[in-house]
Amino acid sequence: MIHDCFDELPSELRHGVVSIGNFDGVHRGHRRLLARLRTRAQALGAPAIAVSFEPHPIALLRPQFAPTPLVWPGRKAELLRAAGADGVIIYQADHRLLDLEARAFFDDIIRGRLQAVAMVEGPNFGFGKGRAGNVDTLRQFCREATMPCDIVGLVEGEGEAVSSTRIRGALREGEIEDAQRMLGRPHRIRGKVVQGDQRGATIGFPTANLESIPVLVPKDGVYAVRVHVGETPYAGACHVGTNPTFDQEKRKVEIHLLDYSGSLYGAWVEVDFLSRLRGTERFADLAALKAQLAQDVDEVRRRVLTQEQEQERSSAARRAELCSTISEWIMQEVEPSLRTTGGSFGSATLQDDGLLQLRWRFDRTPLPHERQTLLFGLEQQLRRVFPEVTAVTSTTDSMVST
Ligand SMILES: Cc1cc2nc3c(=O)[nH]c(=O)nc-3n(C[C@H](O)[C@H](O)[C@H](O)COP(=O)(O)O)c2cc1C
Ligand SMILES: Nc1ncnc2c1ncn2[C@@H]1O[C@H](COP(=O)(O)OP(=O)(O)OP(=O)(O)O)[C@@H](O)[C@H]1O
Repeated sequence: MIHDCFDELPSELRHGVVSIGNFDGVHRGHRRLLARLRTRAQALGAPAIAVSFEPHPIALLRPQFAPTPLVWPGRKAELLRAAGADGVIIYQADHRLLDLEARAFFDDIIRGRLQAVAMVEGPNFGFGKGRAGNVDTLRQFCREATMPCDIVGLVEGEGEAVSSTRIRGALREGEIEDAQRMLGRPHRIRGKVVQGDQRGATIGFPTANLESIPVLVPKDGVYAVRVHVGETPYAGACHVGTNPTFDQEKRKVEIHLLDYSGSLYGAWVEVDFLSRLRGTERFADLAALKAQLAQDVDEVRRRVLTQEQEQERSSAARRAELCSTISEWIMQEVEPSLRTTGGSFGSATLQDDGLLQLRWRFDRTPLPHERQTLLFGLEQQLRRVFPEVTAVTSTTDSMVST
């Protein structure tokens, strides 16, 4: 459920485990937080609620520094839900909210409106006027209110915390792959196809010109992209920038879709930036431009193919990440009671079809009902908490000395 204010919150969005943040981009750091939000919510039998702001509070406080967002609000909500939130509140920030001191923010919003039962944040969380409240303040307020407060570890990339600010910086520099590593997926823009100068078709490379783009467009240059037209993806060569060859100063975003024929005027398309080919150049004549465009298209074909192979590899990495979250959950939720019966958790592996294989160690032969609990009780719980898990197998290794 998505809700856009704190007034009259429906009951599904109250009494939840809450995470608050801008969540711009819903990057890998945010997703670790949301995974914890979900496990904590599940343990407490409460909904997992993500609260975000639109526009970014800086847009109200210091508009000249307002960052261009990485995602549009609808996509942010979609990504937050896919990462584990049952409910998403996208609050239209106003001065009244931003003027609340940390104490008042906690009392009025977190306890008052949201009626939160627990909080989950990252170590660099800030709240209240001027971000005066930090995780220590939050921990203290939660302790006083006897509610759990989980602070997850920072997700880092190249030795530095992944953050929305860093991702914006990478995109502005054209470092598409760096942005993709931090996001855990390609950067996506959306825009409406409008009429260009109609020159593209005459040189054999028709282009869809995009306008009304609500998110950050990477640095000027040429990129291999994937264009989503409705449900169908197409490989594309995207040019961002002016047309110096034709002495045109207007900065445009135009895409030549490979293997596509037909009109796109008026359609909204979504575009994933996969990799950067080169900067914009001034060509001596039309023939030189056409020759370069043909090379660009060949290069796009090659790179899109490579990207698809890499995607296969990165889905293996995502599975490994999920597997470590599951292991953490088992250690927290199952291991303590298992220890009293002489058992302990061994390892977990997750296959691409969602089959989770668990290994347990027992210092004696487990009793039938203990096996039963491990196999069935836990399987049901795991499938509820981690919907990616479709089935569970358990192997018990008995360390019995004979
Ligand atoms: C993949 C690609 C790369 C491009 N690279 C350049 C470039 O380096 N320099 C340039 O002046 N124009 C470049 N263009 C822009 C073309 O000049 C432009 O597509 C053409 O002028 C058609 O414009 P129109 O869509 O407004 O009709 C590129 C276009 C595409 C699709
Ligand atoms: N790399 C990270 N690892 C874990 N948690 C993170 C990470 N980055 C942010 N968080 C947490 O996610 C929540 C929302 O963070 P928010 O989106 O405001 O920060 P951010 O991504 O660092 O953005 P910005 O660069 O704009 O500060 C906070 O609790 C924050 O501590």
